[in-house]
Amino acid sequence: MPLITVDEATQKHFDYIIVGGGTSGLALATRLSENLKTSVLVVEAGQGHFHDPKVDIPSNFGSVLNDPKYVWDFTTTEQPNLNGRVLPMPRGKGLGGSSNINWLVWCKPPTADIDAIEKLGNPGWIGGSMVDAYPGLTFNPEYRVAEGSIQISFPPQSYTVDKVVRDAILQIPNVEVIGDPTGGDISGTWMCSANVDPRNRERITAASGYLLPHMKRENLSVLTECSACRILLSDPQHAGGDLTASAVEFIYHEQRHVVHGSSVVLCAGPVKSPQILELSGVGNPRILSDIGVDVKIDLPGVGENLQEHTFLTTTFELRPDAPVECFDLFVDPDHRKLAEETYASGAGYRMGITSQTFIHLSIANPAESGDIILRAEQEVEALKKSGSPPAGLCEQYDIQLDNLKNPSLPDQQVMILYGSYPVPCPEKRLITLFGGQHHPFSRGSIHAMTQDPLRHARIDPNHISTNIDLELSIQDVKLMRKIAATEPLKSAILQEITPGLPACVSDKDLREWAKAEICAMCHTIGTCSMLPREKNGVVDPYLKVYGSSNLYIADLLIIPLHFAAHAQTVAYVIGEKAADILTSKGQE
Ligand SMILES: Cc1cc2nc3c(=O)[nH]c(=O)nc-3n(C[C@H](O)[C@H](O)[C@H](O)COP(=O)(O)OP(=O)(O)OC[C@H]3O[C@@H](n4cnc5c(N)ncnc54)[C@H](O)[C@@H]3O)c2cc1C
Repeated sequence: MPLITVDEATQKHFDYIIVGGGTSGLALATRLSENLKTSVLVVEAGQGHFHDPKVDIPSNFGSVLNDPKYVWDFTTTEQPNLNGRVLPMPRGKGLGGSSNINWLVWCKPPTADIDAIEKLGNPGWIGGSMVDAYPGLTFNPEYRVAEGSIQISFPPQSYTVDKVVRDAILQIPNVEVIGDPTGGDISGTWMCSANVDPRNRERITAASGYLLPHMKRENLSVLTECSACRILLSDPQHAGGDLTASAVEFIYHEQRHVVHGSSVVLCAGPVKSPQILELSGVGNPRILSDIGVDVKIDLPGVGENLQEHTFLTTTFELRPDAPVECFDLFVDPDHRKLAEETYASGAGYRMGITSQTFIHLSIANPAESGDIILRAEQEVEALKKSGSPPAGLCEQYDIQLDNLKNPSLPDQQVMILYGSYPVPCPEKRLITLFGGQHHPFSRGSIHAMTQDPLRHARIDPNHISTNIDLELSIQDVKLMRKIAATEPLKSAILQEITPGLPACVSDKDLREWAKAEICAMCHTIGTCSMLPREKNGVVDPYLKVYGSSNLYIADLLIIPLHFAAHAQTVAYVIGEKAADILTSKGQE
């Protein structure tokens, strides 16, 4: 049983201390501890959540989002370009992290997006093979069951309305059905695969997929309810070269403790990881000085380059005779009972999001795409001339502009939710279309505000701080409206509820509505980017923090440029790849 006490942990010395037992952290811990001579400690702030129906039953997704037992209650700063709104930023807390609370959508990013990571100075992060290199993360039509991996399956039933929406989408020229969205090509419309175990229809998380099958490994230790505060680094005055991480300080039941290790890997997610680095003296000297922390490693990229997927929703009321089984019915006790009985019988129950469409702007809106791309180029050119973009950002923008012109790389996503969002409305028959943006030009930041590790950092995603991001967002609304106005969906719809016709028609109306409605998808990346140091990088392609000899970062926040896919697959791949990197390093 890897769960150990604080007293046991503080008396030992570990080969690796992994801070954060979430999606990447548990994949990494499990892989590293395959070598029984390697001792691994995971330090996780939350609880275990083993065999918890709130996590395991897929259709419970969304139900714990306000429960601090499962979720960090992060919020953003007031967002000036979204009418000063403060947005919630939930993240999973406890073993499994965000894999416990996510919406179970499983897909693989397009190859071009992953290639862009390599182009930015990261040899070895090769696109096409990135996910395929890890068979435990690849969909297998025969549902091969491999110990210690994530099982992926398609939902047991699709919704009747799925076909209606899909048939409408397929009327758009050049949109095709994709049979296997895990194959690396997600440009088209597809039935959504999910991290649901086909044997028992339970959600597979980083905890149940990676950790639980290895609970007897004696070299794998896990501390829960221990919140890491900082990493203890050698003194720069005496180090002479790269600094050495020797220990992690954490809080358990209001007391501070220290655990020692030969290497430390940060996997505490995009919000907490930069905060822990700053409290350890790693970051921008100006920011560290503001909070009274001595500089150990001068790394201005810490907490910067934040990128996030944003989305807008449009809701439509269906005709009384239209086919729809909606989530809102879950508030009806009889429907809920029937759903639970169906689930308990082993027949499964609809797990959540079933249909997805990813398409390029030129397919969604051929009439306007050329002009929009031109305006994007002009905006980037003006930014370059202003001299204000931080080091390395223009290179990212150039890749983004190239990608915006690549019709095989999707920028827009439409996802269907059967019901009203975010508040249920069971008395009406509603469907909500989600329109998502995948390649934002806006960049934000996350920084510690005080030396108190338990006080949340200042989270400023700086959403929609470029005109092009607002423009692309309203293109999502136009696409969703186009789908709704196409047969056979058109005949099923009684009226548009949001944005609402005829009040919101012009681009000007849509921009104002978007500012009041845009939300974030919880796919934050970039806050400790894997980039060359002079381009605001924090880690090198071997995941090592610049200026350190044994401090690593291995979760989503190392990804320097956003990709068109939901994020969990990449988080798992980072954990797996980090294990490969650290293991081969050990063999050198
Ligand atoms: C509501 C929601 C819905 C989502 N839906 C989808 C989806 O449908 N499909 C998809 O692909 N992706 C989805 N995602 C995104 C995806 O789940 C995450 O991007 C991914 O799981 C993040 O993995 P991670 O390892 O970077 O972080 P996490 O899994 O969040 O792990 C970070 C871990 O670190 C721990 N931690 C934090 N601070 C400390 C500290 N100081 N000390 C110790 N431990 C600490 C946390 O408690 C957590 O366990 C969703 C995310 C959310 C939040």
